[in-house]
Amino acid sequence: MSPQPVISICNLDHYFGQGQLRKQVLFDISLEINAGEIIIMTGPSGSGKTTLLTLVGGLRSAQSGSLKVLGQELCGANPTALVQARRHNGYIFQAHNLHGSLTALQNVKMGLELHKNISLHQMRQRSAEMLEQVGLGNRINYYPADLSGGQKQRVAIARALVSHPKLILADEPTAALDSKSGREVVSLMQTLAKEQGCTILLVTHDNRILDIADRIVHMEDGHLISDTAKVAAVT
Ligand SMILES: Nc1ncnc2c1ncn2[C@@H]1O[C@H](COP(=O)(O)OP(=O)(O)OP(=O)(O)O)[C@@H](O)[C@H]1O
Repeated sequence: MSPQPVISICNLDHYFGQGQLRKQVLFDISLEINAGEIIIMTGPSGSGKTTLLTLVGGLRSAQSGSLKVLGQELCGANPTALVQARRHNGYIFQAHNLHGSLTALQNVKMGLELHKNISLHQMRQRSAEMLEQVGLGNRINYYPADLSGGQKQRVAIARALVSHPKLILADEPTAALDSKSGREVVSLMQTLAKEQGCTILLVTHDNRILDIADRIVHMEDGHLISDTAKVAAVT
């Protein structure tokens, strides 16, 4: 049986602006991503990577073509359906977006707060375990200001993964990090996602992390121009 795609995009176009200012930024995008795959999206600035990522994440509404995420059509979906769709995803951004007034543990716990069937005690326990898994078991009560850039990004990863989402969307997760921390952060994402069977769609300009991908999708001027599977290294 062939695997069910987690993301299925067919002939997707996207426009910004209205009337004379209307500008097409995505052109006829078609792409299928299967469960458990790590896909890296590359391309020059302005080529449409973030726009595509935000459409897949239900952060803006898709206008034309078809975009199915976890079997749900997001093209033409109403705002309530988009809010619902966002709950299935974990998000990791360049600026980790942690709340400065909350500890690492409280930040991670926020990743569970939409999941009403979990008790407060379980939330605390799962968040602490997740921080342990990202190597911050001894920092759970630290505030973001007292953590390094790499540690903050690891808290953001813990927050994204604590609810075991089927899909992780990451936009330039290493951009604010030095090369060693960047590498550690993506290796950690890779290990945890493989453990959880989660799919990752990651946008990056960072060529040093391309090897964690199962496939690399390249965008230029709003077009998807190549989709390359990683060739297994010959030993
Ligand atoms: N909210 C918006 N309103 C109008 N135009 C936008 C908006 N967001 C993006 N664009 C335009 O859409 C095009 C694609 O932008 P996008 O941010 O998706 O590119 P990108 O490949 O992610 O770039 P970068 O690597 O610099 O982040 C660009 O021409 C950009 O100017």
